Amino acid sequence: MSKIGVVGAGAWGTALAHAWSQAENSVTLLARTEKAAKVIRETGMNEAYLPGIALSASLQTTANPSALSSCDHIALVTPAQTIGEVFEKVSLHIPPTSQIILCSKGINKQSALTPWGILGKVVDQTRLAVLSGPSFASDVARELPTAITLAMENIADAEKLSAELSTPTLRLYASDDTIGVELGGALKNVIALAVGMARGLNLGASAEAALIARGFVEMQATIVGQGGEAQTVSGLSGLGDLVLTCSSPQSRNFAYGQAFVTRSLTDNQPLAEGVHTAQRALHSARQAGMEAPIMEAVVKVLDSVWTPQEAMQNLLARPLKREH
Ligand SMILES: NC(=O)C1=CN([C@@H]2O[C@H](COP(=O)(O)OP(=O)(O)OC[C@H]3O[C@@H](n4cnc5c(N)ncnc54)[C@H](OP(=O)(O)O)[C@@H]3O)[C@@H](O)[C@H]2O)C=CC1
Ligand SMILES: O=C(CO)COP(=O)(O)O
Repeated sequence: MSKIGVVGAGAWGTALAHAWSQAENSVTLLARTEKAAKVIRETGMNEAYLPGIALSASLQTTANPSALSSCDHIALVTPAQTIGEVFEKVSLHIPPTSQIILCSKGINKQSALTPWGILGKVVDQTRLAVLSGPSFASDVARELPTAITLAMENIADAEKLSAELSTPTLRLYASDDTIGVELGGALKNVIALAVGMARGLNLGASAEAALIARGFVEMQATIVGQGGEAQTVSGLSGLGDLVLTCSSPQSRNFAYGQAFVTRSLTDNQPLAEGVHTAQRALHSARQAGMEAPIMEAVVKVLDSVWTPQEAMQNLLARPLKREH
């Protein structure tokens, strides 16, 4: 039995906390406010983020970060743009020997750093792990079969932690490609925005498949250029998550792309990490020597430089070239 602290009581944090708690670990879920923690404690549900799912009876929910002080592992599960400030708030309570599991998928707008880049400046990197792969929170919370990747610098550490955090339905594969795993999760969101826009424009399933395949090429060149491994991009955290996120309006990034085109974005639009990451993703692609026309189209549409229609026309008008 492990003692696990989960920071962030949104959809993904709650789903992971529930799954780990059901697997007989001692789990503390840290909400941002006591009001949110109290609702979860009193109803046994997180209706705001995981409606209709009865949470594990042994899950402890609080807003007091001192509850983290006895945990062996701390999962940080808030949006990528918040990781620095969130860690600062809780760091005093994190035991110096605990492992820190980064679960966010994005790149910081200001610093251009991933969560690993941010935490790696203040924590010994051998304590850090990245958890990423195809996993909708509601699937994990309903204990449907899921397989994702856990990466650490040292593969033996990754194998040990993967075994500890796997459950009968949540299967963790170990990796030592921390860059590849983390960037896969960040970049697939940008491609999912493009595919969602194609859906909004009713371009058809063939166009969506083309965007997924060419988006994969952009992801692979970018990730390899940044020091990740091509094999990782073909795995769960790259191709696996790309396929999941690009094939279902259940994905918030896909849904955002679609709603952008149909002008149905709302004030309460759920988190779409790709919107905040697109510019930095494009920059990383360019650094890696990749033209990345799909990422460029997403950035230009989000910045209102092109309409979604113009973006798709411009993609089609690009000079013909060899596939590889
Ligand atoms: N949902 C999913 O299926 C998956 C999500 N992820 C990744 O996990 C990360 C979190 O996503 P998810 O849980 O879905 O997001 P949600 O929008 O569902 O929840 C975000 C949570 O973070 C909290 N939060 C937001 N800003 C801050 C802040 N500045 N300080 C403290 N807490 C804050 C929110 O608190 P409050 O309610 O008070 O605003 C909320 O509890 C993202 O990077 C996402 O890509 C990864 C895999 C699957
Ligand atoms: O990362 C996810 C699934 O693996 C969740 O995707 P969205 O954030 O687009 O909903």
